[in-house]
Amino acid sequence: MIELRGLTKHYGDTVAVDHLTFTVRPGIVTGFLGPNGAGKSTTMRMMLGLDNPTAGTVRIDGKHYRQLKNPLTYVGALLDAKAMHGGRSAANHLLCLAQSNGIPRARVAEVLDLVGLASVAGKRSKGFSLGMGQRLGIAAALLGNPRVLLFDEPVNGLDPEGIHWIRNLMKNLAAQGRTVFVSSHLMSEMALTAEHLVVIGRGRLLADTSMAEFIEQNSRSYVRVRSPERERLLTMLYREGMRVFAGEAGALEVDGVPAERLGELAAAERLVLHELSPQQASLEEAFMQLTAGVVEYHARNGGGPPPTVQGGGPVRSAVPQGAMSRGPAPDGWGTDRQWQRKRS
Ligand SMILES: Nc1ncnc2c1ncn2[C@@H]1O[C@H](COP(=O)(O)OP(=O)(O)OP(=O)(O)O)[C@@H](O)[C@H]1O
Repeated sequence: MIELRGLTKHYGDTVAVDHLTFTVRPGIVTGFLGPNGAGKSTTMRMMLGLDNPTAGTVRIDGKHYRQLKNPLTYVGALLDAKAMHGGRSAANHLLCLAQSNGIPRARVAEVLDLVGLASVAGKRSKGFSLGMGQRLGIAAALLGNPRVLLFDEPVNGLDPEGIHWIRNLMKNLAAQGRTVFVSSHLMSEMALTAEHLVVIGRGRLLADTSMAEFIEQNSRSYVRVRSPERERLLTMLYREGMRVFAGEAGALEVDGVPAERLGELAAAERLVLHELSPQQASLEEAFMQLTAGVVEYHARNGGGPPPTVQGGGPVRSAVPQGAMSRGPAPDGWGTDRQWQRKRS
């Protein structure tokens, strides 16, 4: 278990981490999300005693990292895969770590085999590809068979097979009762791996919740409905007082009504439907929605006009009364103001 209480880090005038309080529990993979510069790496460095907090505490199984004897047997971490002595062979690199932490040398061959690097054990790591370096970093994290594992961007540089492998590895480690805390910018990957999420923005805690709740609370669910008789469908939806948005390819998106009710209404009107499908936003949409106001670094759109809804675009005129376009798709980390207004 990892416990943070009021954890704070200032670099001069920059507040990198701002009174973070949360607990990372064993038995599940906890994802750590935040826009660039949110303070994720700084938080992880403080967990490992590599940076001193300005205020607050972080404890690993009740102890400060520096109080741990043979720390690699308590905590394994992959922070910066390139931060290793490139002149040493993979096996030697691990052997040095094992010797300084009282870990039997036989464990070196075991972890090299586990990460798929047994055949290059004698090769110098400076010749390694990014993906191989990442695997070696993971081998080092696993070396001491630790109860707590921290991974900062573990899938960086890995090929699809490697990504699949690390996803299963993290889930298996958690299933064995270990504490697994992982940061990633790959939302689709995080959605497949993590059960619980901690989200920060500008150093502050924005969410500490299960994946399912996070998506439900920070995104919109709706029903997509398509009919060859779109105008009749719209008239019916408006008559029923429903909130309707223009979707892709002539579809309509209806908020706050179950698909069953829409189907029954359409049947009563003898209205043909070509689609009636409940939709739930992705983790990426939920993340962008939550962090829209705390993004440190905004990308420009290349000076062009803002993007429109995929395949759709504003069709307000074709959608009378209660219906409206969802407007531009989120820009960079999300500026879908219309959506925000609608939700508030
Ligand atoms: N050694 C340092 N000296 C000064 N400022 C720093 C230092 N390390 C981090 N910062 C600043 O602290 C803030 C948080 O940075 P950090 O690297 O922890 O964010 P992050 O969430 O890991 O970002 P990314 O997703 O881009 O890796 C940023 O504003 C960064 O510029």
